[in-house]
Amino acid sequence: MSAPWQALQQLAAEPFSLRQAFSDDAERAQRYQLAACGIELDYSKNLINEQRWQQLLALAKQSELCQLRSRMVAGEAINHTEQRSVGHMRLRLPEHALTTLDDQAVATEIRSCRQQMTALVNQLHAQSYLGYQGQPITDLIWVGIGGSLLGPQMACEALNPFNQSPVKIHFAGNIDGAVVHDLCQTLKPETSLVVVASKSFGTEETRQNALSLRQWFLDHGADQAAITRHFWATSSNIQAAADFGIMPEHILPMWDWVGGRYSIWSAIGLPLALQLGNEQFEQFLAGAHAMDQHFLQADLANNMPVVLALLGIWYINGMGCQSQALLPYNHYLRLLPSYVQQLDMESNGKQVDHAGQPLPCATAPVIWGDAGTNGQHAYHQLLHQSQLVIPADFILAAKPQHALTDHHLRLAAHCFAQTQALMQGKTIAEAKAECLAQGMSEQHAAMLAPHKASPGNKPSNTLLLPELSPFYLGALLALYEHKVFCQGAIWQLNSFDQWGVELGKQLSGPIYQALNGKPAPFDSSTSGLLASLQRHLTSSKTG
Ligand SMILES: O=P(O)(O)OC[C@H]1O[C@](O)(CO)[C@@H](O)[C@@H]1O
Repeated sequence: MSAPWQALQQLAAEPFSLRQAFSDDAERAQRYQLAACGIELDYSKNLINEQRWQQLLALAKQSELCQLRSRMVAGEAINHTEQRSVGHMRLRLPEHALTTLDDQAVATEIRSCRQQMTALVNQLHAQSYLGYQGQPITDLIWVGIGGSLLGPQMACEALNPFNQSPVKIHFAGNIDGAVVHDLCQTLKPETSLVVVASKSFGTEETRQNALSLRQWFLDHGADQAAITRHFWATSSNIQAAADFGIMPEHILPMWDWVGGRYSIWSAIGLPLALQLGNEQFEQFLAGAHAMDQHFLQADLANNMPVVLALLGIWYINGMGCQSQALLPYNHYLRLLPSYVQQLDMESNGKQVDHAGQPLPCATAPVIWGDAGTNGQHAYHQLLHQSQLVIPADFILAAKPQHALTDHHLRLAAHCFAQTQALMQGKTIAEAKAECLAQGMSEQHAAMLAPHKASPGNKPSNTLLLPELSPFYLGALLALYEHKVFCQGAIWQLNSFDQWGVELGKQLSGPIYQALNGKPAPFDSSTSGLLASLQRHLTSSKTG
């Protein structure tokens, strides 16, 4: 392991008490806080002091982060294993900045895609898009998976209070037939529009769901012209979408310079644009653009994505932490952990560096979490008292999107109390004194105190958004995107490919064939599982 990583581990081995650090330094919170695009980050409850922090900053300065960022902006093929540039930031450029893009052909394509999206949203809002039986479209079925689904699904949930759409939006991702089955039970083909979202247009789950939905139309008497009217696509594989039967005017573009997990800013954001209306969707893009500007311009020490990235590196590489909790104290943000899971784990869960050499250290954390306060009554017990150190990001929107003020104040109190409890913990002496104050006997208090004590010294960040609006959601998502970029740059890996997901896809082919009567030699576990499955399927047919 090289010197900077060893230095981190040596520093991390030195004793450090967060409780002590706060009592020694009345200015600690001010020292470790930052604001960008209206979002405030309090990172004072992390296991850092000036020495640790300066070491982390030195790591960022010595790394290729700044060069890689410039190469990304310049449109170089930094995703070198796929020979692709990484251009998702272009998708949120405002019109006046699009005119200054070096590549004006790209600017024209982005503009034209926005115009197509705007026109479709307007038609659907005006209820002037009529189905094959002359009725307005009431439901949109978005078919896609991974980066072609998680973003719009999460963002539609997050911004539900801004919903202006007369059209209800449904998502079909999983190949589990239950998804399409349930949709077909409740919707009507004559008032449903299907958008097949797949950058490659080759993803099995998406094709299968799209084929079943097409069959549903046919089963309800729709002819080819009707299907053409009701099916749209968003893809970079125009030919495959056309071969599926989608007419060119109904294919919104995607580009190979936008990775799936970075694509919500493209036509993959159509469900969100439909839900919000075009103006509010522009605000969503504007928030992300504002965070881009911060990321590109702020110096490293005051750069929020860099700060989050370095803290993550401290825990993964300095302290050997394997997971990271993402805890939005906001019901509408409950799908954010799943979204960031793909963003972070598919980007940086890698084994080799740019040159194909084994990485010297662990990379991406296991991201998990759910909306607070639910987690407090489930897994927070482990956060507080287990020996594991799990850094957590707490996210709170200052203003609620509802009028139940007392609920909101209680929610905020719990959010802050959790970070405080994790930080300061409770000593055995404090726990015992509490028990005695409640009237327990000395013996009972002494027995109970170790169970009630909490070690504290558990790290967290708190991100405070003014409100959960389209602008701040855009900024928040861009913040996490750039954090992932910075970590990948420091680890010197390619954050923009995902070869690891291919093997499982390859192996499913022969297994599927075997289930269809073409047996092949497998390992004994797979053969056994296949035999059991066949037995169940046969008995349910006969039984
Ligand atoms: O948009 P597509 O090409 O259907 O891909 C869907 C998802 O599948 C993946 O390739 C992984 O399987 C993701 O990276 C991507 O977001």
